[in-house]
Amino acid sequence: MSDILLETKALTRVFCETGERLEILKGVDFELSKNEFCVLTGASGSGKSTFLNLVGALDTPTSGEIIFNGKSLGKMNSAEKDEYHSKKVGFVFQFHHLLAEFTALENVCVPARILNPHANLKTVQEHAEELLQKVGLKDRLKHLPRELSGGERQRVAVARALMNNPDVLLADEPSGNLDEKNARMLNELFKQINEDYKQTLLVVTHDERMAEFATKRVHMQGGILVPYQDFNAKEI
Ligand SMILES: Nc1ncnc2c1ncn2[C@@H]1O[C@H](COP(=O)(O)OP(=O)(O)OP(=O)(O)O)[C@@H](O)[C@H]1O
Repeated sequence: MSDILLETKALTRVFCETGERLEILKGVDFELSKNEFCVLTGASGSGKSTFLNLVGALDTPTSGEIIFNGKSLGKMNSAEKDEYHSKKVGFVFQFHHLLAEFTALENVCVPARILNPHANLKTVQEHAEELLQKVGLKDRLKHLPRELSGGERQRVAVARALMNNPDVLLADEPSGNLDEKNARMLNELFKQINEDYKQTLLVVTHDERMAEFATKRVHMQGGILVPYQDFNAKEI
Protein backbone atom coordinates (compact mmCIF):
# COMPACT_ATOMS: atom_id res chain seq x y z
CA MET A 1 0.00 0.00 0.00
CA SER A 2 1.16 3.52 -0.82
CA ASP A 3 2.60 5.67 1.94
CA ILE A 4 0.94 8.77 0.51
CA LEU A 5 -1.74 10.03 2.84
CA LEU A 6 -2.74 13.23 1.12
CA GLU A 7 -2.25 14.35 -2.43
CA THR A 8 -3.36 17.29 -4.55
CA LYS A 9 -3.38 17.30 -8.33
CA ALA A 10 -3.51 20.47 -10.45
CA LEU A 11 -5.39 22.23 -7.66
CA THR A 12 -6.64 25.72 -8.49
CA ARG A 13 -8.58 28.33 -6.55
CA VAL A 14 -9.87 31.47 -8.21
CA PHE A 15 -11.71 34.11 -6.16
CA CYS A 16 -14.24 36.21 -8.05
CA GLU A 17 -16.36 37.41 -5.12
CA THR A 18 -14.95 40.95 -5.15
CA GLY A 19 -15.71 41.44 -8.85
CA GLU A 20 -12.04 41.02 -9.64
CA ARG A 21 -10.74 37.63 -10.81
CA LEU A 22 -7.98 36.53 -8.42
CA GLU A 23 -6.18 33.38 -9.50
CA ILE A 24 -4.46 32.41 -6.26
CA LEU A 25 -3.64 28.72 -6.73
CA LYS A 26 -2.63 27.85 -10.28
CA GLY A 27 -2.28 24.10 -10.30
CA VAL A 28 -0.81 22.84 -7.06
CA ASP A 29 0.64 19.34 -7.08
CA PHE A 30 1.50 18.11 -3.62
CA GLU A 31 2.11 14.85 -1.77
CA LEU A 32 2.19 14.24 1.94
CA SER A 33 3.33 10.84 3.17
CA LYS A 34 2.30 9.19 6.41
CA ASN A 35 4.41 10.29 9.41
CA GLU A 36 5.79 13.28 7.52
CA PHE A 37 6.20 16.69 9.18
CA CYS A 38 5.80 19.07 6.28
CA VAL A 39 6.32 22.80 6.61
CA LEU A 40 4.82 25.14 4.04
CA THR A 41 6.32 28.61 3.73
CA GLY A 42 5.72 31.45 1.29
CA ALA A 43 5.26 35.20 1.04
CA SER A 44 2.27 36.84 2.67
CA GLY A 45 -0.73 36.56 0.33
CA SER A 46 0.84 33.76 -1.73
CA GLY A 47 -2.06 31.38 -0.97
CA LYS A 48 -0.84 29.21 1.92
CA SER A 49 -4.04 29.49 3.98
CA THR A 50 -6.11 29.11 0.84
CA PHE A 51 -4.32 25.82 0.18
CA LEU A 52 -4.65 24.59 3.77
CA ASN A 53 -8.37 25.41 3.81
CA LEU A 54 -8.87 23.38 0.63
CA VAL A 55 -6.94 20.43 2.00
CA GLY A 56 -8.96 20.61 5.24
CA ALA A 57 -12.21 20.78 3.21
CA LEU A 58 -13.08 24.15 4.71
CA ASP A 59 -13.28 25.45 1.14
CA THR A 60 -13.85 23.92 -2.31
CA PRO A 61 -11.33 24.08 -5.17
CA THR A 62 -12.14 25.75 -8.47
CA SER A 63 -10.60 22.75 -10.23
CA GLY A 64 -8.21 19.90 -9.53
CA GLU A 65 -8.29 17.09 -7.03
CA ILE A 66 -7.59 16.46 -3.38
CA ILE A 67 -7.03 12.79 -2.66
CA PHE A 68 -7.01 11.43 0.87
CA ASN A 69 -5.94 7.83 1.41
CA GLY A 70 -6.65 7.13 -2.24
CA LYS A 71 -10.13 8.70 -2.26
CA SER A 72 -10.96 11.98 -3.97
CA LEU A 73 -12.64 14.51 -1.66
CA GLY A 74 -14.77 15.65 -4.61
CA LYS A 75 -16.23 12.15 -4.83
CA MET A 76 -17.03 11.76 -1.14
CA ASN A 77 -20.67 11.77 -0.12
CA SER A 78 -21.74 14.09 2.68
CA ALA A 79 -21.31 11.42 5.40
CA GLU A 80 -17.76 10.74 4.20
CA LYS A 81 -17.04 14.48 4.08
CA ASP A 82 -18.33 14.85 7.66
CA GLU A 83 -16.10 11.99 8.74
CA TYR A 84 -13.14 13.59 6.97
CA HIS A 85 -13.79 16.89 8.80
CA SER A 86 -14.32 15.46 12.22
CA LYS A 87 -11.94 12.48 12.31
CA LYS A 88 -9.35 12.51 9.55
CA VAL A 89 -8.03 16.05 9.94
CA GLY A 90 -7.39 18.17 13.01
CA PHE A 91 -6.93 21.94 12.78
CA VAL A 92 -4.82 24.40 14.77
CA PHE A 93 -5.13 28.06 13.84
CA GLN A 94 -3.14 31.18 14.72
CA PHE A 95 -5.75 32.07 17.35
CA HIS A 96 -6.70 29.27 19.72
CA HIS A 97 -10.53 29.62 19.48
CA LEU A 98 -11.00 27.94 22.86
CA LEU A 99 -14.39 28.27 24.54
CA ALA A 100 -13.92 30.91 27.25
CA GLU A 101 -16.28 29.35 29.82
CA PHE A 102 -14.85 25.84 29.47
CA THR A 103 -11.82 24.51 31.32
CA ALA A 104 -8.80 23.19 29.39
CA LEU A 105 -10.09 19.64 29.93
CA GLU A 106 -13.62 20.49 28.78
CA ASN A 107 -12.29 22.28 25.69
CA VAL A 108 -10.27 19.23 24.69
CA CYS A 109 -13.33 16.99 25.16
CA VAL A 110 -15.48 19.07 22.75
CA PRO A 111 -14.57 17.38 19.42
CA ALA A 112 -15.23 13.91 20.87
CA ARG A 113 -18.56 15.04 22.37
CA ILE A 114 -19.60 16.46 18.99
CA LEU A 115 -18.47 13.36 17.11
CA ASN A 116 -20.24 11.00 19.48
CA PRO A 117 -22.58 12.63 22.02
CA HIS A 118 -23.32 9.21 23.56
CA ALA A 119 -19.69 8.29 24.19
CA ASN A 120 -18.83 7.43 27.78
CA LEU A 121 -17.88 10.74 29.42
CA LYS A 122 -15.29 9.18 31.71
CA THR A 123 -13.50 7.54 28.75
CA VAL A 124 -13.58 10.82 26.82
CA GLN A 125 -12.18 12.73 29.78
CA GLU A 126 -9.42 10.16 30.33
CA HIS A 127 -8.34 10.52 26.70
CA ALA A 128 -8.43 14.32 27.01
CA GLU A 129 -6.30 14.13 30.15
CA GLU A 130 -3.77 11.94 28.37
CA LEU A 131 -3.54 14.49 25.57
CA LEU A 132 -3.15 17.38 27.98
CA GLN A 133 -0.38 15.43 29.66
CA LYS A 134 1.21 14.85 26.24
CA VAL A 135 1.26 18.61 25.56
CA GLY A 136 2.75 19.29 29.01
CA LEU A 137 -0.39 20.61 30.74
CA LYS A 138 -1.39 17.90 33.18
CA ASP A 139 -1.37 20.51 35.98
CA ARG A 140 -3.70 22.86 34.14
CA LEU A 141 -6.76 20.66 33.52
CA LYS A 142 -9.19 22.86 35.41
CA HIS A 143 -7.89 26.21 34.20
CA LEU A 144 -10.07 28.42 32.06
CA PRO A 145 -8.45 29.87 28.91
CA ARG A 146 -8.04 33.27 30.62
CA GLU A 147 -6.07 31.54 33.39
CA LEU A 148 -3.54 30.13 30.90
CA SER A 149 -0.61 31.77 29.11
CA GLY A 150 -0.78 32.29 25.32
CA GLY A 151 1.54 29.34 24.76
CA GLU A 152 -0.49 27.12 27.10
CA ARG A 153 -3.72 28.07 25.32
CA GLN A 154 -2.19 27.09 22.01
CA ARG A 155 -1.05 23.76 23.48
CA VAL A 156 -4.63 23.12 24.63
CA ALA A 157 -5.70 23.86 21.03
CA VAL A 158 -3.19 21.24 19.83
CA ALA A 159 -4.57 18.67 22.33
CA ARG A 160 -8.11 19.48 21.15
CA ALA A 161 -7.08 19.02 17.50
CA LEU A 162 -5.67 15.58 18.40
CA MET A 163 -8.76 14.46 20.33
CA ASN A 164 -10.34 12.42 17.53
CA ASN A 165 -6.98 10.88 16.55
CA PRO A 166 -6.74 12.64 13.17
CA ASP A 167 -4.61 11.11 10.44
CA VAL A 168 -3.17 14.53 9.72
CA LEU A 169 -2.83 17.66 11.83
CA LEU A 170 -3.13 20.88 9.82
CA ALA A 171 -1.80 24.04 11.44
CA ASP A 172 -2.01 27.57 10.05
CA GLU A 173 0.59 29.89 11.61
CA PRO A 174 0.21 28.18 15.00
CA SER A 175 3.04 30.20 16.58
CA GLY A 176 2.18 33.44 14.78
CA ASN A 177 0.70 34.95 17.92
CA LEU A 178 3.29 33.69 20.42
CA ASP A 179 6.46 35.19 21.87
CA GLU A 180 9.78 33.55 21.09
CA LYS A 181 9.88 31.26 24.12
CA ASN A 182 6.36 29.93 23.62
CA ALA A 183 6.91 29.58 19.87
CA ARG A 184 9.97 27.44 20.61
CA MET A 185 7.99 25.25 23.00
CA LEU A 186 5.26 24.78 20.39
CA ASN A 187 7.84 23.87 17.74
CA GLU A 188 9.29 21.28 20.10
CA LEU A 189 5.83 19.91 20.80
CA PHE A 190 5.17 19.43 17.08
CA LYS A 191 8.51 17.69 16.70
CA GLN A 192 7.69 15.44 19.67
CA ILE A 193 4.23 14.43 18.44
CA ASN A 194 5.70 13.74 15.01
CA GLU A 195 8.61 11.67 16.31
CA ASP A 196 7.08 9.94 19.33
CA TYR A 197 3.49 9.49 18.18
CA LYS A 198 4.07 9.33 14.40
CA GLN A 199 1.60 12.16 13.86
CA THR A 200 1.53 13.42 10.27
CA LEU A 201 1.70 17.22 10.20
CA LEU A 202 1.24 19.95 7.61
CA VAL A 203 2.15 23.31 9.08
CA VAL A 204 2.03 26.76 7.46
CA THR A 205 4.56 29.02 9.13
CA HIS A 206 6.86 31.99 8.77
CA ASP A 207 8.93 30.61 11.64
CA GLU A 208 12.27 29.43 10.31
CA ARG A 209 12.95 27.53 13.55
CA MET A 210 9.79 25.47 13.05
CA ALA A 211 10.97 24.74 9.52
CA GLU A 212 14.20 23.30 10.95
CA PHE A 213 12.20 20.46 12.53
CA ALA A 214 10.42 19.53 9.31
CA THR A 215 11.06 16.30 7.45
CA LYS A 216 9.82 17.99 4.26
CA ARG A 217 9.65 21.64 3.20
CA VAL A 218 7.65 23.18 0.39
CA HIS A 219 7.27 26.78 -0.67
CA MET A 220 4.28 28.56 -2.24
CA GLN A 221 5.46 30.71 -5.11
CA GLY A 222 3.60 32.05 -8.12
CA GLY A 223 0.49 30.01 -7.30
CA ILE A 224 2.23 26.64 -7.17
CA LEU A 225 4.23 24.67 -4.61
CA VAL A 226 7.92 24.26 -5.23
CA PRO A 227 10.43 22.22 -3.23
CA TYR A 228 12.00 24.53 -0.68
CA GLN A 229 15.50 24.36 -2.18
CA ASP A 230 14.18 25.53 -5.56
CA PHE A 231 12.36 28.65 -4.43
CA ASN A 232 13.45 32.13 -5.38
CA ALA A 233 14.47 33.78 -2.09
CA LYS A 234 13.93 37.29 -3.50
CA GLU A 235 10.18 36.67 -3.36
CA ILE A 236 9.94 36.01 0.42
N1 LIG B 1 -12.54 34.75 0.01
C1 LIG B 1 -11.65 35.47 -0.67
N2 LIG B 1 -12.05 36.34 -1.61
C2 LIG B 1 -11.15 37.07 -2.32
N3 LIG B 1 -9.81 37.00 -2.14
C3 LIG B 1 -9.36 36.16 -1.20
C4 LIG B 1 -10.25 35.36 -0.41
N4 LIG B 1 -9.50 34.61 0.44
C5 LIG B 1 -8.20 34.94 0.19
N5 LIG B 1 -8.13 35.87 -0.78
C6 LIG B 1 -6.89 36.46 -1.33
O1 LIG B 1 -6.05 35.37 -1.72
C7 LIG B 1 -4.69 35.70 -1.46
C8 LIG B 1 -4.05 34.57 -0.68
O2 LIG B 1 -4.57 34.59 0.65
P1 LIG B 1 -4.04 33.58 1.75
O3 LIG B 1 -4.73 33.93 3.02
O4 LIG B 1 -4.17 32.21 1.25
O5 LIG B 1 -2.50 33.98 1.81
P2 LIG B 1 -1.34 33.49 2.80
O6 LIG B 1 -0.20 33.03 1.96
O7 LIG B 1 -1.89 32.54 3.79
O8 LIG B 1 -0.95 34.86 3.50
P3 LIG B 1 -0.42 35.21 5.01
O9 LIG B 1 0.96 34.63 5.11
O10 LIG B 1 -0.40 36.70 5.01
O11 LIG B 1 -1.40 34.62 5.97
C9 LIG B 1 -4.69 37.04 -0.76
O12 LIG B 1 -4.32 38.04 -1.69
C10 LIG B 1 -6.10 37.21 -0.30
O13 LIG B 1 -6.47 38.57 -0.28
